[in-house]
Formats: sequence, structure tokens, C-alpha cells
Amino acid sequence: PMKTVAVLGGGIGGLAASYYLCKSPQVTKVIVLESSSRFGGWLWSTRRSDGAVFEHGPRGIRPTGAVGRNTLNMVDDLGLAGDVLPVTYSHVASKNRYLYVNKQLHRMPSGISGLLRTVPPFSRPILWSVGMEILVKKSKEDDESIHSFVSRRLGKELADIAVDSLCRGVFAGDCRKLSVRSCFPVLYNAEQRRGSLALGMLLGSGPSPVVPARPLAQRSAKESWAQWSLRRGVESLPESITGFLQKSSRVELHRHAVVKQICPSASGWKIHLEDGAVSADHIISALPAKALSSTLPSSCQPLIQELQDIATVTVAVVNLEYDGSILPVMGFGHLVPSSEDRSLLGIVYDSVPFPEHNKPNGHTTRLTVMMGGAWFQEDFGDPETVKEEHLLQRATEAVQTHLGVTSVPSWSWVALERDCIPQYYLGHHRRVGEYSMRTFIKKKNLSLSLIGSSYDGVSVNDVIFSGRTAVEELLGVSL
Ligand SMILES: Cc1cc2nc3c(=O)[nH]c(=O)nc-3n(C[C@H](O)[C@H](O)[C@H](O)COP(=O)(O)OP(=O)(O)OC[C@H]3O[C@@H](n4cnc5c(N)ncnc54)[C@H](O)[C@@H]3O)c2cc1C
Ligand SMILES: C=Cc1c2[nH]c(c1C)Cc1[nH]c(c(CCC(=O)O)c1C)Cc1[nH]c(c(C)c1CCC(=O)O)Cc1[nH]c(c(C)c1C=C)C2
Repeated sequence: PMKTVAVLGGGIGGLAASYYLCKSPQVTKVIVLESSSRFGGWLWSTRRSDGAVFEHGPRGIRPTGAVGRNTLNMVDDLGLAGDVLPVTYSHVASKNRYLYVNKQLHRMPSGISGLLRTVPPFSRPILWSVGMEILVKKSKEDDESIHSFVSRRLGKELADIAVDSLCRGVFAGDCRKLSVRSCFPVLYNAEQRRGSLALGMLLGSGPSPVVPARPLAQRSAKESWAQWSLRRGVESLPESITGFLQKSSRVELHRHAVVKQICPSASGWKIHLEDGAVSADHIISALPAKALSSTLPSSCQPLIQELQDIATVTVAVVNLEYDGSILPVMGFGHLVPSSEDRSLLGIVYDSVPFPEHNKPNGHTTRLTVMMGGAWFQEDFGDPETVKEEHLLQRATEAVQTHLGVTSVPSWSWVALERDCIPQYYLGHHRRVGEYSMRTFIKKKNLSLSLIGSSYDGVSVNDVIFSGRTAVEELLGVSL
């Protein structure tokens, strides 16, 4: 006999959880509480009146693996299949990714010849490192930094350049601090189960959840999609889920609803808002860990501390539009290792994967420059006091020096995204897992689920899947 479930936070995590809750007749009421004026959180797109679309958050979602299929199944269910913009593996945006090293763009090695030959900026063929990797003993540590893991197994050069850049292009983070076990479980499991990454790739590195492919996911497999977006931008996904939830009489959607405090009560929870309170049998928190931490009563002290300790980074995202085709190379974009420029993380060439988002008949090029991350403070200082003009200038200078573009952008947008990406540091798996947060919740019998990017993966797919898993565990069903 369930129950009223309160979902805290209306980002993609909270919306996904609410969507899955609606699938069960056991749930009598779903109350979504979102502090801001819109749903979607970091899924945030600007649609200009002339039809151009600019992404300030995620721009390409991966279709592969169980979590990728799961998202496509949801997109299919919502009736969004006709709006999907796929990018296949054979597309130039999938084949070409660049590194900016020693003041030059280098195409990242790919394919057989890319592995066999020595390609700058690397000093020996990647295949040599991969071959030697099979001989490296497996580690007995229960966690390790990504940099140390890759240095040990593949050599320092790949760690310093390729993996340093990769971690900036996914976590906006420092691979010397990030945990390999939590950030790249596939790599960690390959070593633990197969003794090597090469063998893990060949033989598989462990079981993954079973998610059957519905028609859209089948199409994506047949057509070999590498990533996808939506015609009116990624924000269409939260908009469409919100539309779906609005149609249900069991769902209450609240914006401008700041959760101030949550208190365990005899029957569940009392949730205090700025004005008034609501009661619920269960809480699914889809808030960032620190935000949840500040709402808990002092009786939850150890949990409060663990949540507080999950670090985040701030990223400056600058969208630029230029007249004409100004790119010297075609591809997804380029990344910059921290040894080259500590606070300039990389540039996405949005027009290449998604020309549909250009101004119609306009011959323009859209780029996104990402800056800061783990290096934000040391370069830009306090996010409270940085000036937009300064961020814009740094971004356009980078476009000029890295890509040789001397013209002035015809349009720009600067977004300072505070604490937007959680950082899974060494020992993160222990913090969220068995020995800590989730154990405390179980021991204290708290009817509370933790979902969202703070815990089990930061990608849109991971966050949606965390919502689904929490609902399945809560209701004891498989959706
Ligand atoms: C610049 C950028 C680029 C990215 N690129 C990609 C990509 O290419 N591919 C990919 O898969 N992922 C990407 N990501 C990651 C992904 O977008 C995020 O990890 C994901 O959107 C997080 O979703 P969430 O629901 O967990 O959190 P959020 O989006 O942070 O949602 C949390 C919600 O809680 C609300 N809230 C906070 N405090 C309170 C309170 N007290 N009361 C009520 N509500 C509150 C917030 O307003 C927010 O709406 C990117 C992220 C960023 C920032
Ligand atoms: C330069 C900074 C960033 C760029 N994108 C992000 C940041 C911080 C955020 C981001 N990008 C990806 C994810 C995870 C998605 C997933 O795991 O499914 C996040 C949170 C996708 C991604 N982007 C790049 C890689 C290698 C990946 C992993 C998945 C994949 O292989 O597709 C590379 C990359 N990101 C950026 C650039 C400029 C770039 C490379 C040219 C921007």
C-alpha cells in the first residue's frame, strides 16, 4: 500500500525518477519540488528566435550500453523519436577528436593504423603501450587515482596527455585526484577481473544490467549511432517528461519550491519549504549532495558530513557563433591537457555534429568553449566576482590561438555554472556504498533514496538510470 513519494530536485534525475514512479499503480502521489523557475537542471538549451539552438549543458548523449539503451527507450516512450538527431560512428564528428598540445592540434589516434603508427604528440605507437599493458601485474589497492592507474598500466605519457585531457572533457576534473574505480568502473573491473585492460576489452569486464532495446534503440544499434541530440535541443527531454507528468492526476509539479529542511516523522517525512510544509512516506533526493546535506536534521550527522565531502567543480561555458565556415579542421572538438593551459579545458565544434542547430540558411559556425573546472579558482578566482567580459575574452582568445580564427563572434552567451559537476575522488565508492551513506540510511531505517549525479555516474544516461534503479528498489519491482 504505497504511498506518497516526494522527489526533491527537478533536474533530469528527479524527473526520470518521477516518470518511473508513474509507471506503478502502487504510488498514489508524486510531489516534485524544484527550487528554480524551470525543470531540467543542467539540461539547458537556448533557442534563438531565428531557429538556432545553443546548448549550455550536455549536447550529445551516448546511445550505447544498458544505460544508453534505457534513455532511448524513454525517449521512444515519450514520443520524441522523430526529433532525434543521430550522429553515426562514420561521421567526421565521431572519427575526429583533437588534442591541442605544444600549440598545435593533433588528431587523436583511432583505427588500426592510428594504433600501429607513432602519431604526435605521442612518442611511440599506442599499440606498443597496449601490448606491454598485458604484462603489468594487477593492483591490490581497492582504489587508485586515474592518473596513477594509467601511468602504471599504459605509461606516463598517455596518462599525462590523453587521460589528463579525457578527464577534463568528461569531469572538468583532475585525473590525479579522481578515482578510477568510481569514474571509469569499466577500466577498474577489466584489471580486477581480467588482469588487464586489453583482455578486458576483448573478453568483457563484467556483467551489465539487462535492458531490452525497443524500436528506437534497435535503430540506433542498426545505424551505429555514436551520439544523439534533439531537434530543439537537449532541453526537450526534460520538457517532454514534464509534459508527461503534467498529464497524470497523481503528480504535483512545484517550481519555486526550495526545500529547506526534511525531518523524519512517525509516518515518513515532513518536508519544510520556504512557505509551508508537505508530508511524504518516502523521499527520493535528486538534489546535489551538498544541497541535500544542508536540509538534513542534526540526528543525521555522519550522513551530513559524507554528503558535504563530495566535491564539485564550477565550469564557465561560453557559446560562440561566427559567420561563415571558420574551422581549420572538422571534428567533434578539441581538448587541452592541463600541462598546456590549466584552465582552458576544451572547445566543442557544435556545428559539425549538429548542423541542424545552426541558423537556417545562415552559413554560421557554432562553438562552445569550456573553462575552469578543477582549475577555476586558481585562474579566475572567486566565481562570485568573475566578470562575464573576462570569460568571453578568454574564450575568444582561445578560439583565435587554437583555431586561427581572427574574426569577431557574431553572437555569444556566457554561463557560469557553479558546482555543476561532482568529483568522485579516491574512496568515493566507500563513501556512497556499503560502509557509509547507504548503510547509515538502512541502519536508521530512513525511507530515503539518493539519486542524481553526485553518486553513481555523472552522464545523463547514468543519472536517468539511477532514478530508475531507486524506483525499482523502492517498489520491489522490475520496470
Ligand atoms: C557543461 C556541462 C556539460 C555536460 N555535458 C554532458 C554530456 O555531453 N553528456 C552527458 O551525458 N552529460 C553531460 N553533463 C552531465 C549532466 O548534464 C549532469 O550530470 C546531469 O544533468 C545532472 O543531473 P541531476 O538531475 O543529477 O542534477 P541537476 O541538474 O543539478 O538537478 C538538481 C536540481 O535540484 C534543484 N535544487 C537544488 N537545491 C534545491 C533545493 N534546496 N530544493 C529544491 N530543489 C533544489 C536544482 O535547481 C536542480 O534543478 C554535462 C554537465 C555540464 C554542467
Ligand atoms: C571540455 C570540457 C567538457 C566537454 N564536455 C564535458 C566537459 C566537462 C562534459 C561531458 N562530456 C561527456 C560527458 C559524459 C557522457 C558519458 O559518459 O556518456 C560529460 C559529463 C562526453 C564526452 N566528451 C568527450 C568524451 C571522450 C566523452 C565520453 C564519452 C564519449 O566518448 O563520447 C570529449 C570532449 N568533451 C568536450 C570536448 C571538447 C571533447 C573532445 C574533443 C567538452
